[in-house]
Amino acid sequence: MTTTPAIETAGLTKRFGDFTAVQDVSLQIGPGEIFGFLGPNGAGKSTTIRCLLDLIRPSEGECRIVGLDSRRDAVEIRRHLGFLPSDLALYPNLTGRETLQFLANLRGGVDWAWVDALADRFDADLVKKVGELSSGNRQKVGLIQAFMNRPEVVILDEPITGLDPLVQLEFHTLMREHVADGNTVFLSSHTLSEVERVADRVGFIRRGHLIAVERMSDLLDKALRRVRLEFASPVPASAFDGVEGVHGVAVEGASVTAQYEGSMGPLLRVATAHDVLSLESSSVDLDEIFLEFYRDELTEAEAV
Ligand SMILES: Nc1ncnc2c1ncn2[C@@H]1O[C@H](COP(=O)(O)OP(=O)(O)OP(=O)(O)O)[C@@H](O)[C@H]1O
Repeated sequence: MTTTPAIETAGLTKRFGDFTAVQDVSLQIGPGEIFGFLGPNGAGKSTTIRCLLDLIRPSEGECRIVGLDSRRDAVEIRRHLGFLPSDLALYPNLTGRETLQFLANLRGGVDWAWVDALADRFDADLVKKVGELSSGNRQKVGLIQAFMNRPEVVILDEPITGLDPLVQLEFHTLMREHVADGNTVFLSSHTLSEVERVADRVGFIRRGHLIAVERMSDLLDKALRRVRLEFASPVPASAFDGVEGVHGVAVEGASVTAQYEGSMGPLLRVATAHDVLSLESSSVDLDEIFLEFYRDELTEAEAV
């Protein structure tokens, strides 16, 4: 049995005049997934999202949401979709509650007890006029409207901007709960570290090309980790020569720092042949992986 993808693009290409913003992007995202869509400024993230939502028309290729065609079934798709744009524009003179009521009237089927529960969780102020809210508090109203009709597919363009860490945590919990019910979240972002705790898979887009799609767990396995070992007496760097997965060994007195990938086992076997006093292993540096994907681009940008 095959499952209909929640979000699908096939050969999606979008040109603006002579400029190709998105080139032949094919993606399949299943129900129950949180998908991180990553890329630097101008990579084509918003253009892809705008095609998915039928806000602009693809030059070539197709987009589907829950099996429905983004162009042909645009009206029907709205019933299945929640969306938070990167440049959220709300009526400044409406309060948060009036804004949500206005949007709920357009969509129908909104459960107000659920909206109040969301507002409570995000500690959102729905009484003040939206124009008087801080940007983070305005963003909370945007998040509530994206989830308020419990849509099967939620598309969020840079949603984390401006949210404080506590709200981010609550937002992550909400996304997890949402996909646990079989729904899907598409999360666009500039950095991997922003989505590392929630995404099941991530796609990397660069200059309009989808350059990689990876499971988050595989990326974590591939990531370099740093380790610092304190020995009772100095151990030469050469002791770690040729140890599987170990790089960048540096010795300072009786301390050794190194980077490793994959299992820590080979490194530990060599270390424990000596008298180890302590060991610290730092968390995975995900931004380093992100930079790996885009390093050429950054180098070229620096050269200009
Ligand atoms: N209407 C348009 N006309 C011409 N070029 C456009 C138009 N919309 C987007 N572009 C160009 O397409 C490219 C991709 O833009 P897009 O907004 O999709 O990038 P992004 O990955 O969302 O970037 P950011 O993270 O900065 O929001 C950019 O070079 C942008 O200038």
